[in-house]
Amino acid sequence: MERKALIEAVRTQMPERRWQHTEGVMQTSIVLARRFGAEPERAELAAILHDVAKFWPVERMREAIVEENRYTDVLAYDKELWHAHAGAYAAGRDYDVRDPEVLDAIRYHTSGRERMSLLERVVWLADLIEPGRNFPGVEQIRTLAEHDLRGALIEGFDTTIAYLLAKKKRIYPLTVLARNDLMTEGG
Ligand SMILES: Nc1ncnc2c1ncn2[C@@H]1O[C@H](COP(=O)(O)OP(=O)(O)O)[C@@H](O)[C@H]1O
Repeated sequence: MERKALIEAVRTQMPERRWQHTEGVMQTSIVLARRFGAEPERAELAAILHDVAKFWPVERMREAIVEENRYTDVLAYDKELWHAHAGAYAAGRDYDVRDPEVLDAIRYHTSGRERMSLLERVVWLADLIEPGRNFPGVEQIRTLAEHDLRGALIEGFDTTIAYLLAKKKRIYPLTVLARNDLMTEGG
């Protein structure tokens, strides 16, 4: 699908406020991709589609995850995590995205995972620090993201995990694995 048509198609899937978030993720993904050597076009494509399933009814998300039958473990965890998998499924099926790295950047944009690709890192971080985000600690992550991708990701995962702990939420283990993997990566 051509870029402009894709943007219009995705925009109609969500309220204006969430679309503004998506625009922020698009913008930040391009900046981070250029800064750290990823391909800006692929980062932007993943960003456009990352929340495409965010407003699907829960049952539709569940059906997509069951039909895909690859990551059904996520169904035992918070529903907030489901839209990322359902979104990757929709991107492939409804929006003709064939690039597996773009699909994985959509799929892991909420949880992260071990051995994240550069594109996955860029989109995960962009989702966290786009200009519309405002949570304690975001400025520190933005500052790190100016020069240190890995450091910004570790700080970002720490903040996410601390938030989940403070809220007494269950933690999808892939996020912990993502964080630990980044810590060992630097030696
Ligand atoms: N490992 C996890 N286990 C449970 N919830 C998580 C995990 N990682 C992230 N979340 C939660 O999922 C929610 C949605 O994540 P977010 O990436 O902000 O979504 P969006 O794609 O809408 O920007 C957040 O409240 C976040 O804290």
